[in-house]
Amino acid sequence: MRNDFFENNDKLNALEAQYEAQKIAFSPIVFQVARTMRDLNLLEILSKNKNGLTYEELAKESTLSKYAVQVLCETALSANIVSLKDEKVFLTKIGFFINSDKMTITNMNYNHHVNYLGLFYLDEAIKNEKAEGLKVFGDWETIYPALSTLPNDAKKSWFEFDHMYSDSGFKEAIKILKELKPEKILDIGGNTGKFAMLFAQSNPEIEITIMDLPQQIKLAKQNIYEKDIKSISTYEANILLEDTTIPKGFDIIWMSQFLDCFKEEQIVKILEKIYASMDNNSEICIMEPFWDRQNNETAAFCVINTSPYFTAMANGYSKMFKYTDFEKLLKKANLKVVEIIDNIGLCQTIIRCEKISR
Ligand SMILES: C[S@@+](CC[C@H](N)C(=O)[O-])C[C@H]1O[C@@H](n2cnc3c(N)ncnc32)[C@H](O)[C@@H]1O
Repeated sequence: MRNDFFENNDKLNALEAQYEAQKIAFSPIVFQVARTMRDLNLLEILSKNKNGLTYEELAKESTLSKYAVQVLCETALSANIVSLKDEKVFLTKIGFFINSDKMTITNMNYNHHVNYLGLFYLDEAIKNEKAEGLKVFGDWETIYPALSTLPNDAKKSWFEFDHMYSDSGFKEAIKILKELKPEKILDIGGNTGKFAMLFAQSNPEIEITIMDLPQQIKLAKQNIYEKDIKSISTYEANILLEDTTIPKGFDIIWMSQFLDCFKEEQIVKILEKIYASMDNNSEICIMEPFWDRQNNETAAFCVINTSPYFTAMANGYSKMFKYTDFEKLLKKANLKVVEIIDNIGLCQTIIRCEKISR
C-alpha cells in the first residue's frame, strides 16, 4: 500500500508556482466552462470530429453563436481541454475524460448541483461548524433528512455520487461478508436499501436489517416492496439520539460510508453503542474510503476533496478519514482490528473489528 501521496509537493520554481496559483484562483471559471461545454454538447461534437473544427463550424454544428463557442473554447484551450491548430479546435485527452469518463462526469455533476452554490459559505461553515451552505436548499441542520426532498438535479447527483463510490465496492463486500457466514446482518446507514437488496438477492437465507433516518427508510421500504424481497427488515432511528439503542443479535454490524457522516466524538459514541449490542461472536465491518489507503493519487485527491462538502453542505463537522486517524477512534471504543482489506471497488477499504475483551 502506497502512502506517500502529496509528499514533496513544494518543488516548483516561483514562476511555476504563481501559474499554479492562478489555476486555483480561476478554477471556478474553468470548472463552469468545462461543464457548460460538456452539457451544451460541444465536447461531444468535438469528439466526433477528429480532424478538428473551426469556430464557425463548431458554432454551426452546435447551433450556438461564434462568440459563445470562442469564449468557451479559449478558456478550454488554457485548461488543456481542447487544443488549437491551424484555426481548428480539437478535443484533448483531458477533454475526452470530461466528456466521457463516468467518474469525472459524476464528480462534476455532484460539484455543480450539490456543492457549487453552497461552497460560497465555506468560511462561515468552517468557523461555525455548521453546514452553512445548506441554506441554498432550505432550512436544514444536516443534509441527511433533506436528501429525499432536494431539487431533482441535486438529489440525482448526490445519489449518483454516493452510489458510484460505495456501489463499486458492494459486489466484493458481499463476497467478504458471506464468507463470514452470518445469519443476521445490521446495515447501519443503509440509505435507500441498495446494498441490502443486492445482498438479499443472492443470499435470501441471511436476514438483513437496514437502520437509517425515517426519510431514507421510507424510500428503502418502497424499493424493497417493489422488488418483493422478504429477507430485509427496517429500523427507523437517529443513531445520535441518547435513547436510540442498537438491536442485539446481529452477527455482523455493517457500515458503509456511514461513519464519515459524524465528528470524532460522535463516532466513538456510536461505536460504543454498537459495542454494547454485540455478543462475543459478532463483529463490525466498516467500509470507508480512507485517503491514505488509496492505490493512486487521483483517488486520494477525490477522497480528500469530498471533505469540504461535509463541512459546507452535509453537517459542518465531518470528513473523509486518514486511516491512521480513524484507527485511534476504534481503539478508543475498545475495538480490535482483525483484518483490513484494501482496494475494494473504486476506493474502499473494509475493516473488520471485534471486541477487545473477547
Ligand atoms: C453517505 S450515506 C451512505 C449510504 C450507504 N451506506 C452507502 O454506502 O451508499 C450515509 C447514510 O447515513 C444516514 N445517516 C446519517 N445520519 C444518520 C443518523 N444520525 N442516524 C441514522 N442514519 C444516519 C444517512 O441518512 C445516509 O443514508
